[in-house]
Amino acid sequence: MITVNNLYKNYGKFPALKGISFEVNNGEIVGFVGLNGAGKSTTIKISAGVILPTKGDVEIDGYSVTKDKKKAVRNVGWVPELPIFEPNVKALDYFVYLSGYYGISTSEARSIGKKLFAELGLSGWENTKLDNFSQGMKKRFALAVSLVSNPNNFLFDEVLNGLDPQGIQFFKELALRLKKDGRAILFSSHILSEVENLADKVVFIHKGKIIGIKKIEDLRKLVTRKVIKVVVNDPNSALKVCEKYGKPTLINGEIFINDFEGDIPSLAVDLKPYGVVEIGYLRENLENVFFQLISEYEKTYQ
Ligand SMILES: Nc1ncnc2c1ncn2[C@@H]1O[C@H](COP(=O)(O)OP(=O)(O)OP(=O)(O)O)[C@@H](O)[C@H]1O
Repeated sequence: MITVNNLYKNYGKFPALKGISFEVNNGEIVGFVGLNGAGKSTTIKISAGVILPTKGDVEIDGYSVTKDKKKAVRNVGWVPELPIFEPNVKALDYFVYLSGYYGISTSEARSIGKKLFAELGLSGWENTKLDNFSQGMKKRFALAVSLVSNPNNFLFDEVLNGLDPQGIQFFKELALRLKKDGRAILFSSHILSEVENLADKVVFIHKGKIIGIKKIEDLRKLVTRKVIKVVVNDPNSALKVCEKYGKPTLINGEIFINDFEGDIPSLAVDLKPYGVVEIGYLRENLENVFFQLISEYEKTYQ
């Protein structure tokens, strides 16, 4: 379990994190979503014990990353946003070297490494220098490294970036397998459709603050909510007709009917006198929810 507790991080005078808290429970996949510079990587690096917070803490299975770092990070697998490895070392040799940090013997590490390389589609690349790996292959290698100590907790920072569709599929299957095993998984991603598919919970971060934590069931309720968008030449007069079909609101000359009941062809007939331009379902997606949360935050804090 990963517990982020009132975390602050200043880079010089710049406050990158302003007191954030959330949890990743065992058996839970949590999507971490925010714009560029929101503070995702900073949170993940602190949780991996790579940088220190200014204030607050992260606990990994109850161990503090600041006070009990050795025990805390032993149980966490981390894939950095931009993995940096020794470029001139052969991939499997480097894997064995990194495994040494976890007290794994050379022979055991070679055998685990070969198995993980095969699972991650890197078979045949064991003796290639990491410098000659593509970005996606480096991500696959980083994933293999994160799995070496078989940890209970995972921090995946933009792991889908640079992966091809096969790599993305592998990652999804891996994350679901780890979840089934009761591990805690935090993954940041800009690919919101993948977050929607994979996460049990989504934590939204903006300008170093958490602006929303939503369970995927609640997000799904939002995304499947029946909203009809109506564009007509005379929207003010058309509003009355729309009231028969649900709860209409007029926004920028367009009518949005919430809780729509009835059928679109009948609505189209009723609206004919007002000059119909467009009628259709509006599918809310995670992106809309995200931008809604950001606009609420900006209205409150500007
Ligand atoms: N080492 C550093 N020194 C100074 N400022 C930093 C440093 N690392 C990050 N920042 C700043 O802190 C803020 C948060 O950065 P962070 O990398 O955590 O964001 P992010 O949400 O991961 O963004 P992205 O999606 O672009 O990777 C940004 O404004 C960034 O410029």
